[in-house]
Amino acid sequence: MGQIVVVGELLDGALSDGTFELLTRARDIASAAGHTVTVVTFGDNARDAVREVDADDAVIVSGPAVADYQPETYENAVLQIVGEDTALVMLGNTTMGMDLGAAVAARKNRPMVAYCTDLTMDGAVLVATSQVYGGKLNAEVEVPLTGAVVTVIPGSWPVDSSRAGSPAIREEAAPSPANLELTRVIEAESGQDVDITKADILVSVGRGIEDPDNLELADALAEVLGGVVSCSRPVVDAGWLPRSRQVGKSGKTVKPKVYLALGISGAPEHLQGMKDAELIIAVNNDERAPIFDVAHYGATADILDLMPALTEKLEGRAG
Ligand SMILES: Cc1cc2nc3c(=O)[nH]c(=O)nc-3n(C[C@H](O)[C@H](O)[C@H](O)COP(=O)(O)OP(=O)(O)OC[C@H]3O[C@@H](n4cnc5c(N)ncnc54)[C@H](O)[C@@H]3O)c2cc1C
Repeated sequence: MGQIVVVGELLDGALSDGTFELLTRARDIASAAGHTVTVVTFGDNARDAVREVDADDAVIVSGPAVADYQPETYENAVLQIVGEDTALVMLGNTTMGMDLGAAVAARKNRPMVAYCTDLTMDGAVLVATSQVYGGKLNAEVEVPLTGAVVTVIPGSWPVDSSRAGSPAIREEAAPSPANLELTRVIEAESGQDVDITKADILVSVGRGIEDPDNLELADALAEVLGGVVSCSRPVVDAGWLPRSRQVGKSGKTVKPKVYLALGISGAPEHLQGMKDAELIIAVNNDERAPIFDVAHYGATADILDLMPALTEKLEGRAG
């Protein structure tokens, strides 16, 4: 019997949804392959977060050295836990997970599969579906259960909050800080903003919004629809909306009931984050925009005209 190690991430003191996704799939693989599940988390306040997760063991790496993510310190901590009996190491395909996963795989001389969107057991073989070429192709690869590392894109599976357990918790002191001097800490984005992954209706705006002042048109439409405003990356890069609203490869993966893509061209990096929405409605003034290839309904129109007209119409209906 071996162990599957899940590296958990905390967000405002709670495990991230992505960690719960990993734990659910880790348990499925562990049951099929006869392994146990160990979750590893960092920070002094992690005990409450792991108390009832569906894992056999929970290791909390504590101490000031792990208060903020530091590649070498975290890497050494995970390497203390990953042993010869480790069948699989699972991390989120997040900023931290991609960095840490690659380092652990290299140090242990084990294979790594990144950008996974699925992991299934085919008999005794674990098969990973991994996005390549920016999400244009899916590759299916067999993952040896002899210590391979996988990183999974958050949002790939539903979060099953019904699963609970009572893991044996042990604390480990963080290994001595790496011989590096911390010169700058980038503060984690506040979790106070709305969570776009939980919204049923997303009014998503792209560069076609043209000016930050026009965002109020999207806000008004979202309000009357009972939805939330999200966006493509250029809108975030311009500083018009926070990164927490970004959909796509370097943003969030969303699967709302309705995704309204307004003035978004449909670049592969954007599609990666929203192509599995239940209903995609695209509006663009360019009839050849690639977003129309994935949209269930589309209209060629100027969004700056359409948004206020639609809001007015819907307000009239609501009244
Ligand atoms: C490593 C990497 C990661 C990336 N990650 C992401 C990511 O997570 N999310 C993401 O979105 N992008 C991401 N990108 C960027 C991506 O490649 C595209 O550049 C981006 O998605 C384009 O955003 P857009 O569609 O808003 O802008 P554009 O491609 O400029 O499209 C704007 C669209 O608006 C239309 N338009 C303009 N004015 C109007 C109007 N008045 N009415 C109607 N339509 C109008 C235009 O016809 C056009 O189709 C990433 C890129 C890289 C290299």
